[in-house]
Amino acid sequence: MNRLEQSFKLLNENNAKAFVPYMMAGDGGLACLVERLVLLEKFGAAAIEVGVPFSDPVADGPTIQSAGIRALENRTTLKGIITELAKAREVVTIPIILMTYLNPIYAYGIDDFARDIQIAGVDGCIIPDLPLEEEDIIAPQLADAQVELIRLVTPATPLERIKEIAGRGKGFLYAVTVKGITGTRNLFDNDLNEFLKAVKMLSPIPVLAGFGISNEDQIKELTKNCDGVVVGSKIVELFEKDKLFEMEKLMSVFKQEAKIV
Ligand SMILES: O=P(O)(O)OC[C@@H](O)[C@@H](O)c1c[nH]c2ccccc12
Repeated sequence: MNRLEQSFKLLNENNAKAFVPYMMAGDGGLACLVERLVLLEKFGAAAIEVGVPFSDPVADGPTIQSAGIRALENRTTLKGIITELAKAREVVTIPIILMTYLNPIYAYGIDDFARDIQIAGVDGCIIPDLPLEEEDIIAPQLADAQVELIRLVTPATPLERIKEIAGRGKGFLYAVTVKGITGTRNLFDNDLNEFLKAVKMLSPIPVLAGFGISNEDQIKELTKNCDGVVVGSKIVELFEKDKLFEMEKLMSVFKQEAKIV
């Protein structure tokens, strides 16, 4: 069993939900990446999604776009990130998921990428611009490297396709909550709960909701119908403003529930 499967098994046994923060590698300098990962684990992350900065982040809203620009200005490279993640593996025990668009992988070399992230102890990979029909260019290499390809579905994905996508993965299924880009939102569509219920029913693997989530109320509401959340833009913003106390509080949303019981 790999690290991702183990983590979800443990959460399940404890009837707990997953809080998965996203952070942009190289924002604040690559030198603080390991330190930030350690902090996120300490704050209760079930896993961490690490973003690779890219010049054309088509799925990202302003907060993550800006973080990506800052990281690129800091001369962050995919190679540099993988080197830091290998160091992180010595001190971080939770799963690490790398989120990158396909182009940086392609430039790096697909075989080299799969091998190097395996050696660095990366557990999963999110490639948002890789459609199901094209995944054969990298899925076999990732499978050989025992890195889970984390696939996404959105409210625009037909049910049949959700079933097909969910059936392929082993780590978790990423249910995108909006028809749009990343970034905090105050309101979600009324039929979001129905969408999450449907995804949950169709998916043999855990389902995490992500996009637009930034506060406790949203997290509690959404996790009634799924196994956890991914929070990106809010975490990126709190790191940038150095509001670590607020971050710890947000990330303890599930712990507080445990205390009441
Ligand atoms: O920032 P948000 O709205 O909280 O959304 C999560 C998100 O940041 C993270 O999972 C992510 C960042 N960039 C992405 C691109 C595609 C899919 C997912 C992502």
